[in-house]
Amino acid sequence: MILFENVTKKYRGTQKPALDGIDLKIDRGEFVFIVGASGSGKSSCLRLILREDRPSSGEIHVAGQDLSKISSRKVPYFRRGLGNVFQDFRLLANKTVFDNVAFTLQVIGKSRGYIQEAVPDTLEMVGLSGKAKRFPHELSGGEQQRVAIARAIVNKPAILLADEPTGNLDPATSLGIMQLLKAINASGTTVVMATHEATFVDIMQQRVVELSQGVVVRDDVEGGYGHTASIPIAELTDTGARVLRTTEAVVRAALAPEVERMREQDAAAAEAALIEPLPSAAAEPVVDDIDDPLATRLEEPADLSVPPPEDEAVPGKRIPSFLEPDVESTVQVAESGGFAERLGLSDDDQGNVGPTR
Ligand SMILES: Nc1ncnc2c1ncn2[C@@H]1O[C@H](COP(=O)(O)OP(=O)(O)OP(=O)(O)O)[C@@H](O)[C@H]1O
Repeated sequence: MILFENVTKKYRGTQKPALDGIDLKIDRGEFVFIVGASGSGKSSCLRLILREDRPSSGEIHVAGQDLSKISSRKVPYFRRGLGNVFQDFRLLANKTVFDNVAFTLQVIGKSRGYIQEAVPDTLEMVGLSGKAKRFPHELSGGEQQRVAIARAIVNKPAILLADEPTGNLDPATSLGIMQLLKAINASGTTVVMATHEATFVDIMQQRVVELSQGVVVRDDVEGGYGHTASIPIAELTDTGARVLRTTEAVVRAALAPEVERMREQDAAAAEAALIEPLPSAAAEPVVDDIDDPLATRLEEPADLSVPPPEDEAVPGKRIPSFLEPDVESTVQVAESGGFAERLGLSDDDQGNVGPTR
């Protein structure tokens, strides 16, 4: 689905390459974290996938296409197969939630009927059904990011790229966004996320690719954040450490209930039925303060270790069927630069806003 072959990116006027001989293969249906210190090359990597930039050398293939062979004119069409989420949301300030999401579909010429069905379904999926008529400044940061995610997935992208999507959000809100990304991935969408959020990366137990000075220094199938973890545990007070452990337990139960279940089964086997089992952490209601319909959907997650077969829905999921990845777009419209093109669309007269809170 994404293939980097000996990719080097050297920016004009710089001594050291931002990316130096990167080999990377990401398969369809994977959830991959790209981690690393500031300046290690994470964003450069995502920009190359999105064809916002070209490598200095090496080859990049995305969704079956050799990016060096896509002409600039065709780039917006290529980007329609990719959803893109940013740290600063980039919503259109003068459009409602509904219109922000519909915008993606309008630009590529989807019918009114399709838009009227697809937008509410997508808003429901991201937990914003009741907020379709609001404007971005009337939403919390987490809600704004949900709108941005809805906009990124309404066009059924095969790949969702997220560059620090939780960078402007508090931990509880970030947790809801991570649950959402996990659910989107469970529907078959390949998710590639650049992040500094050590706690979430450790807990999610997905593939982790770590960059250091433009080189891949680690590629773990079920990794954690590694030595770049940002929480200075040694410096915490006893109370701080207790709070961190409690928070981690809650986050673990929410994001990786299957891991919790395995832990419980192991503990139960060890106890050999001599001791009453403790109540399951995964069975407890978690993060009550997040208005997130996905929290219940994720109680019985799909087996995320097995990518879904091509063109086949994951059984049991409650994600609208139109979200099934489908790179092909038969819609042909005139392209122009600007905001929409940055989103993989086209438009040239729209302003955008970052976080409004
Ligand atoms: N347009 C540019 N021109 C020159 N140098 C650049 C440009 N963009 C990035 N760089 C340099 O390339 C290197 C990698 O940058 P990149 O933004 O990819 O890192 P990052 O891991 O995403 O960092 P952060 O976590 O701080 O966002 C850095 O040294 C950066 O200064």
